[in-house]
Amino acid sequence: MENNTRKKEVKVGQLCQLCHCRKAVMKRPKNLQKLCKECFYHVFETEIHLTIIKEKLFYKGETIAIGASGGKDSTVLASIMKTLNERYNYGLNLVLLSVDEGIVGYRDDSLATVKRNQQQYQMPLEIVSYKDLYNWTMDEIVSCTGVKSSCTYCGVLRRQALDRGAIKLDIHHVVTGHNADDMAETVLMNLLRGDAARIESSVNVTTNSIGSPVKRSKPFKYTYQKEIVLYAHYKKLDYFSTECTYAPEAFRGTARVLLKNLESVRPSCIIDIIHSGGHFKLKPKRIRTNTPKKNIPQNTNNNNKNKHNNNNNTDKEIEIRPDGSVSIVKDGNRCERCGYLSMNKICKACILLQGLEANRPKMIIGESLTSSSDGAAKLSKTLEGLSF
Ligand SMILES: Nc1ncnc2c1ncn2[C@@H]1O[C@H](COP(=O)(O)OP(=O)(O)OP(=O)(O)O)[C@@H](O)[C@H]1O
Repeated sequence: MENNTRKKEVKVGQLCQLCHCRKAVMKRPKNLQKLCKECFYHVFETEIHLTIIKEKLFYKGETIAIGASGGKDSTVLASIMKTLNERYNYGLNLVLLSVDEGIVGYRDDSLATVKRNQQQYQMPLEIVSYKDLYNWTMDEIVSCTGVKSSCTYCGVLRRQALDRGAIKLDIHHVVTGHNADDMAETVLMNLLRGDAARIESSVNVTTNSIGSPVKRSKPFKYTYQKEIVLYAHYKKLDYFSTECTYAPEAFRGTARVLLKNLESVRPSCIIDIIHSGGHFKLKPKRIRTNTPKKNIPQNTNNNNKNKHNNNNNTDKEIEIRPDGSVSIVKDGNRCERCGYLSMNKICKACILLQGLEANRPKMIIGESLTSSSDGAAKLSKTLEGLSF
């Protein structure tokens, strides 16, 4: 009996440093605090709630689309949004929104996870596909362009696809599972590339493409990747863990490794990098423009959300880009090709698609050379000689 009691005793050093009564089962990645499961859930969920409140992300009655890829980040996001919405009575209507990029053996499997999540969280689900929107799947695009530029295409097309999906549902706010690590990586990438103009905006918790009625928020701005994985693991959430078939953007991969090394020496560096990014200010730049002097905006700070009414024409606005350049934006501008909202004559997605269309005939020749259509890898080998 005495022996049994002794076995169950927990040394003080092994106790949770928050509740001081339960056994610690983990060292919290963010600050190395020893915690029990219950206290970890509590701090993890509360920090996200505080971000939502401090940043005033939502209003009561708002409908929010959760960008759901089936991966760990967006699965935890869906679970947390449901938990916090109920616990703190946010009054939100939550909808899952998925983009099917058309990547055989990857996205089809992860979408199966999202469909299960739909049942588990009892949320409506909308799926929009590249094939329907653009008449291209990502597999076809990679066949045409090669793997190297796949992230560039996918990023532009997915961004617009999420917007279009939201608009289809009459939703004006999308939340994504981008986390603190993603943000710190982006700051590092921009810093290492000398892209100073993008540093500040890369840590914005809410962003808005110019001309788009849909805003995007990142409730996980301060949430560490490792903690998301731990939360998903302890809560036994149903998520899809395979990496995209097309390797992540090479330079982001380098920034990721660098960040992981820094994190192992100093865990707070992820938050510190985000903090530094948010306080990074460029020197005001002199604006070179042909616009008559009286229309040049006086405020030259680098906030890309800044818009100024042009005195001469009320349906036009001057927008100052983060790099200090100025463009005239017409209200409700639409892409001449697809009709989607765009600040340019042709939207970014259409510029990419036009290039692809020009290459389609070559691709069809390539397809006839291969006996199988199972994904891009095979086809891209056949087409290696065809540059675009
Ligand atoms: N196909 C998709 N459909 C809907 N939302 C997506 C899709 N892909 C990415 N997102 C959104 O963008 C966020 C960041 O995507 P990213 O490609 O960086 O994947 P990730 O960091 O592996 O996230 P996850 O673990 O959620 O897949 C995701 O958390 C999700 O909210």
